[in-house]
Amino acid sequence: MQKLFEEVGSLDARCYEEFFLSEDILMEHAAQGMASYIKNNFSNNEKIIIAVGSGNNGADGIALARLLHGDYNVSLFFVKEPKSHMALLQEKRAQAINVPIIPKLQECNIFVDAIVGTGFDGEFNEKITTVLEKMNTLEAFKIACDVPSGLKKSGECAQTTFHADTTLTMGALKKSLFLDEAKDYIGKIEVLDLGISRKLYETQTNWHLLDLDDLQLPLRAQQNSYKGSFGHLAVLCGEKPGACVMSALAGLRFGAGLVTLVGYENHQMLNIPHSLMYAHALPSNTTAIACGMGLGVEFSDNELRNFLDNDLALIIDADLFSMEVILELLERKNIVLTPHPKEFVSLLKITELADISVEELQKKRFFYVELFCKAYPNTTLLLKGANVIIGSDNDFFINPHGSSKLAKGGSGDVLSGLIGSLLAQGKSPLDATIHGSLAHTKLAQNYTGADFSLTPEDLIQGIGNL
Ligand SMILES: NC(=O)C1=CN([C@@H]2O[C@H](COP(=O)(O)OP(=O)(O)OC[C@H]3O[C@@H](n4cnc5c(N)ncnc54)[C@H](O)[C@@H]3O)[C@@H](O)[C@H]2O)[C@@H](O)CC1
Ligand SMILES: [K+]
Repeated sequence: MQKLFEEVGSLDARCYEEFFLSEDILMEHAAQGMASYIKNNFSNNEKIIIAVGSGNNGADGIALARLLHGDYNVSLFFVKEPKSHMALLQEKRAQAINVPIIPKLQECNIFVDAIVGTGFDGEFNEKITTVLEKMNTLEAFKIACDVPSGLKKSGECAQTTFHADTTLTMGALKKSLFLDEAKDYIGKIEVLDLGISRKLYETQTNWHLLDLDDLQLPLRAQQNSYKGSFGHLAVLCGEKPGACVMSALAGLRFGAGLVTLVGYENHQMLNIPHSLMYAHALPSNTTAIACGMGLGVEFSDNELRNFLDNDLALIIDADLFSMEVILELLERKNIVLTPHPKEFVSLLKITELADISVEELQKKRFFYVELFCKAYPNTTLLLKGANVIIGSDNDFFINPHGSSKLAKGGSGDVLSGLIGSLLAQGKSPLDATIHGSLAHTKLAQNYTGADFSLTPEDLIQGIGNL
């Protein structure tokens, strides 16, 4: 798990004031970190071009050129003339050792984007946009200095944004790198130290980035056990039973001792897999309920109230987000909500927290997750997306390990089953959500077929090899 920060300006300021480090020292380490990355990964006959802008991001780039010059064939390309105090100083140092400057872009093996970093806002003018478009077509290995140029503090991206293969980011991870919109631009991310260890540079934060290594599987340490030892998941089965069957099968595979579909249908008609049970009422030993997937209009609000009139752990998805009964369910403890953006917009509206479009939500995902969790601190929220956000009370986590492989009907039903299974096995709502989500993304990563071909059945099948 790694810490995430809204901004790092205050962390830099702490280095100056509390650790007596200067801006020059911090920048030298930033540049040195980038130089080490290049030296560790590329041989010294590679041709390197560093495109620089007028602020301190550009200054980082000029310092990098100075560090590589002599060992590598490196040139600077000034997209804007140096303006900040540090950029002017770095320019003087680079000039003193005759670092080559090129007047326009050329092909190269390694390209470093140091046009703008955390100081960027608004949009680029036409001239810079044209340069960026050309940069994006280069065949070189592309490195972004700190953040890809065009990525804003909010995580939104300029119309033309640099497409990095790797982003070498300074000091600590910024939240903005993990807004869904940024996912196609950042490439792989590495954090560079700025003159003190990252642990000392970082301060307290309530936002964290999940690593796949954080995944805890529901392994069975206790041998003296029976099926009831591992909980009983009840999946409410509505109009589209396929969704519930996938959820239930995922729950069974992920360790729940018993899984029952609960609904009004004659189960003979449903042709459900033999490993699942079917009942018209909640089994008395139910330990968790999954509800909402494929629900359709099968149950009235009142009928749902009957099923949910208990204090069992509950995971809610899909159709339930637009039903009135949701307002009562939000008062429960032990509840997990897993909406996709459209469903979350509907939830925000029903709860009268906000009336926004999906586009607005996507631009401010962090903000709206915080808003919801503040209003409903007893719930655990998982907002689906390219980068999943999980929030509970004042703790927030981003799972960036998902991929477009998961963009398929039924993926979400499997996720509900995984989380429901962990709830049934006694995990807390937050732990069940974190580990269910990590398992879900790891299943997609483990899948070796073509990225367009992953099905919910493949996910379920992969659970045994997690
Ligand atoms: N402050 C520090 O201690 C450190 C800063 N570092 C670097 O400094 C960067 C931040 O530097 P700055 O605050 O100078 O900001 P940037 O260099 O990221 O951006 C500011 C520059 O971008 C230009 N700019 C802003 N919006 C623009 C737009 N729409 N179109 C064209 N140009 C635009 C401004 O005119 C200004 O010259 C970080 O991203 C990082 O790379 C690192 O060296 C680490 C240490
Ligand atoms: K940059």
